[in-house]
Amino acid sequence: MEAEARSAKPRYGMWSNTGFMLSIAWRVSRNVPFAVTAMAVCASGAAITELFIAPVILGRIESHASASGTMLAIAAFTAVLMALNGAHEYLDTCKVFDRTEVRDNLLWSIGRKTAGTSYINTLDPAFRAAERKCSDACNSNWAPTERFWSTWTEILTNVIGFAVYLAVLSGLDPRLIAVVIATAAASYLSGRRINEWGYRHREEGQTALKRFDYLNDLGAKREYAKDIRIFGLRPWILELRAGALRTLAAFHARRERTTMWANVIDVALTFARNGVAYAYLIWITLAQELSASQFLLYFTAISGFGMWVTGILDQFAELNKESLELSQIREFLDWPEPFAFEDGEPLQRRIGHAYQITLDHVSFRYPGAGVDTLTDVNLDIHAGERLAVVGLNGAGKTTLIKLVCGFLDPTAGRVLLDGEDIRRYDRRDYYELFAAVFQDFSVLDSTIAQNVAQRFDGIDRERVRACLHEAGLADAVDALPGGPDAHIGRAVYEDGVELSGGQTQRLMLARALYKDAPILLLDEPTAALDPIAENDIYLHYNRMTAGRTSVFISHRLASTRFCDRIIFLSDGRIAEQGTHESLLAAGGGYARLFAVQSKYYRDGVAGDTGGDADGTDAAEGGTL
Ligand SMILES: Nc1ncnc2c1ncn2[C@@H]1O[C@H](COP(=O)(O)OP(=O)(O)OP(=O)(O)O)[C@@H](O)[C@H]1O
Repeated sequence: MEAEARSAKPRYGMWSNTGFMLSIAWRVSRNVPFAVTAMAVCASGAAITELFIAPVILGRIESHASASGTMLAIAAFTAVLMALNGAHEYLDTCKVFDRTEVRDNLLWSIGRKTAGTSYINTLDPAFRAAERKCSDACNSNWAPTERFWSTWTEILTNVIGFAVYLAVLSGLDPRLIAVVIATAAASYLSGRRINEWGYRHREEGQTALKRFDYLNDLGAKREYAKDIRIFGLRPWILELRAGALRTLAAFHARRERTTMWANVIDVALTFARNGVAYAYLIWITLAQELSASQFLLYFTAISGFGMWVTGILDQFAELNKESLELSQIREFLDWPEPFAFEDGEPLQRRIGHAYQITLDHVSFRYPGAGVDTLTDVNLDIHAGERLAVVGLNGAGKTTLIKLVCGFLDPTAGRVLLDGEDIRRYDRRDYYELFAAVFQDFSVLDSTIAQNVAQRFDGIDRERVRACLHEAGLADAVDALPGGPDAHIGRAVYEDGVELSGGQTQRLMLARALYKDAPILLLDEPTAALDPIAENDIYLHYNRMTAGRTSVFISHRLASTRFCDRIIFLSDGRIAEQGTHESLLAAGGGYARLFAVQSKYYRDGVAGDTGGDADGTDAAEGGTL
């Protein structure tokens, strides 16, 4: 709804957006407005020169002027035309990069907004849709944010041409000029209906195209290759693709039908305009005995005059469309930030300080959801405590972690850092207190060392090595050509290494350790690890978390035993809390889940591998 409201009523108008673009150009590339004006002068100058060539030459022939003078006039006209067209071409090809810089600047602003916005915005479908539209409006040299300058060139060209032609025609009956303007305006209006149709059905056309492109690309996507083959998805995808193509073709056919009628109207109006104009010209030529050169000048000027009028109207309509896109970009850049950033209180990280975090009557509901994910949660995460969070799928564990680290703000209640509401602080300063391993990874295509240190320069290589070692990845990295300087990922580097799921998870753990933050958040950090690697992490867990506050989510209940406290989430509430032993003794939900997990180990595997009879070996237990 919000997205619709945004596109329906632009907040910024055409003139405001022109000012906005000029201000960016002024900062980034001052040549742009000058090139726009110069190109308009060249283009209109060339058209005006062409208007005069034939009548002037004909006039000289009529008046029996000297042949050499006529040749000189032709040479002069040719030189002027060459100079104007040459200058126009030069500006058009050599100054295009200046315009691209302005567009890049916008793209950069959009990227900065997206990467830095309050995390909750990234969950908002309206925000994501707006971001996509903004990126589309900047994605090529033909995108509206770059075409905008060409449109202004066209407008200025047409305005100059209009003024000069009007001056030429001023000696004729003003009613003729009125007829030319009126028919040109009528042509424009019928053309505008087409544009409006296109604009109104833009989403429909884009959706049909997107669906077709998606299905068209599907077969080539590597991540689908296995499923397509094993499940025999080919006929299904081809059928869907054929359906999408039919929808797209039907949309194009409708558009073409609408366009055809506008073209018919345009031809009829042009025919009427030219008929009236030429009849009038022939009449005054006969009545007032106009010379052939004057007749030719008026004749050419009348045909061209209508073009300038439609040119001005068309280009303003074009500018209006581009302005809508620019308004969307500006509205996106203005998108409200629920979190405080630079406007918040700075938060200095205190070296050696163990922070306490409190959830005070915290409830949280995702935007658009019908029920709360967390309800009235009260929790003190004590300074230096190792807290484990367990619960069934969807119990709200990850949501709890996101509230703790300030990705989400409670819909009711408060999150406190050492007793102070975190909403008062610059949220980016607050993030500095955390290192985390989340369930979804973000590995950049760069070197292993850079991924661990999350920087390009100034990497502490000794620390990278120590963290890789702690995360159990040092041996695998040493075996790679280049070691920590080996590239990972194939999107950028053809020789990039592809890490396995477990190795990537260890890399993420090494990254979290490198940050050396006072609070460590681990959301199922061992889900992709083999049992030996997992056990290794557990053995090192005390060392990893020494001097830090940590929150550890795991589905493997036995793995939480080495935490100081376990909270068991159920239906968005803390149902039970205590140590592993006290929770087992209490015989509640945690104990029941633990019994289910350890059953298979007691009945089989654990017995075979020598696990404890009570099923409390660190490596035991399946996942919930
Ligand atoms: N972005 C979102 N928008 C709407 N609902 C969400 C969103 N993210 C999570 N939820 C819902 O919130 C509930 C809790 O999700 P959460 O990821 O916190 O659970 P979890 O305990 O970590 O689950 P799991 O063990 O599967 O990782 C789920 O019902 C989920 O559908």
